[in-house]
Amino acid sequence: MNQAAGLQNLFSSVPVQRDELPAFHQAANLQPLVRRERITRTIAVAGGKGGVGKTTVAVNLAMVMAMAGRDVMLLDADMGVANIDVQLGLNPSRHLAHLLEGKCSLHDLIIPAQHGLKVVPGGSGVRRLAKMGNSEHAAVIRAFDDLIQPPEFLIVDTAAGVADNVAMFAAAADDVLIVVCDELASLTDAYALIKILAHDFGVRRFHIVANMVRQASDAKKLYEKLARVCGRFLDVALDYMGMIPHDEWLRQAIRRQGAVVDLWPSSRAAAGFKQLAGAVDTWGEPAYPDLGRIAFFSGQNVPAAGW
Ligand SMILES: Nc1ncnc2c1ncn2[C@@H]1O[C@H](COP(=O)(O)OP(=O)(O)OP(=O)(O)O)[C@@H](O)[C@H]1O
Repeated sequence: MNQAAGLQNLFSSVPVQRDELPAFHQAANLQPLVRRERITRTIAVAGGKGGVGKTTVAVNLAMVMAMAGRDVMLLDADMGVANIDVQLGLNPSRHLAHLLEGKCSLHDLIIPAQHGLKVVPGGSGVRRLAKMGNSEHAAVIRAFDDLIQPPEFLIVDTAAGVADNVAMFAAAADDVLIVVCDELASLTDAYALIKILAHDFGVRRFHIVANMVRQASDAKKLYEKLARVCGRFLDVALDYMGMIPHDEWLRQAIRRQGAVVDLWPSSRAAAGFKQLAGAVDTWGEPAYPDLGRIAFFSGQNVPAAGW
C-alpha cells in the first residue's frame, strides 16, 4: 500500500457536510431528541510543564490529519512566544495581536501550510500578547464564531504552565490532550493543570499521551502514575492515547522547518503520530462540560430545527 493510501485508510469516516446533516442523522437512525450538532471538533494540546512536546504533538497531529484528507486548522495559542509558523517555514505578516487591535479579522490571519493545513499564527516577541488578560483570551476564542468556513478540526497549541490563558483555551475546547514525559515535574504539572481544569472549569475528561519515551511499557507506566493520583484526589476520567517515542528525526524536522510526519513518514515518531490520529478518530461525542462556558465555535451550538 502506498503512503497516501495508508494515511487515507487511517480515517475511514467521510466528513459530513453541514447541509448533509439531517440526512446523515436519519440514515444513522438518530432520535429527534438530538438537539445540538457541532461541526468543528476542537482539541487543545496542553501539558503544564514547558518543553514536554506540546507544540511538537500539536503540529504533527494536525499535519498527519491534514495528510489524511481532513480539514484541519492549527491555532498557535502559545501567546508571545508562538513559533509554529517558524517550525513550518511559514512567513505570516499578521498575528493575533492584529486581530485584537481590530486591524484584521481571524480569516485574514489564516495561512496555508503543507497538505492543506491552515495555521493561525500566534505572534512572538509581542508584549501585548504576552500580557493578554482574560477578556482578550475570550475575544480570540469568540473570533472563531465568525469563521465562514469552520474547519472539521481545530487543534490548539497552548502555552506552558497553569495560567489563566492555558486554562481558558483548554476549557474552551471539546477535548483536552495532555502531553507528559518521563520527568517528575511533567507529572506534577500535568496534575496541577488537570486539577484546575476540573475544579474551576468543570472539565472531566482528559486524553493523555506520553512523549519522548523509549518504549510502550514506559509510556503505560507514566500514564498509570498520573491516573493513580488523579483517581485518588480528583473526579476526572483519564484516557490513555499511546506514546510518541523519543526520536532524533523530530529535531531534524525542526531544523528543516517541517513536520516529521511529512518529511520522514516512516520514522518511529511519525508512526506514533499516525496512531495518535487514528485514536482521535475513534473518540465519541464530546462531553460538553458546561454549556455556559466560553467555547470555540459556540455559534455552532444551535438547535437543529425540525429534528
Ligand atoms: N518525541 C520526541 N523526540 C525527540 N525530541 C522531541 C520529541 N518531542 C519533542 N522533542 C523536542 O523537545 C523540544 C521541546 O519540544 P516542544 O517545543 O514541542 O515542547 P513544548 O512543550 O511545546 O515547549 P514550550 O512549553 O516551551 O512551548 C524540541 O526541541 C522538540 O524537537
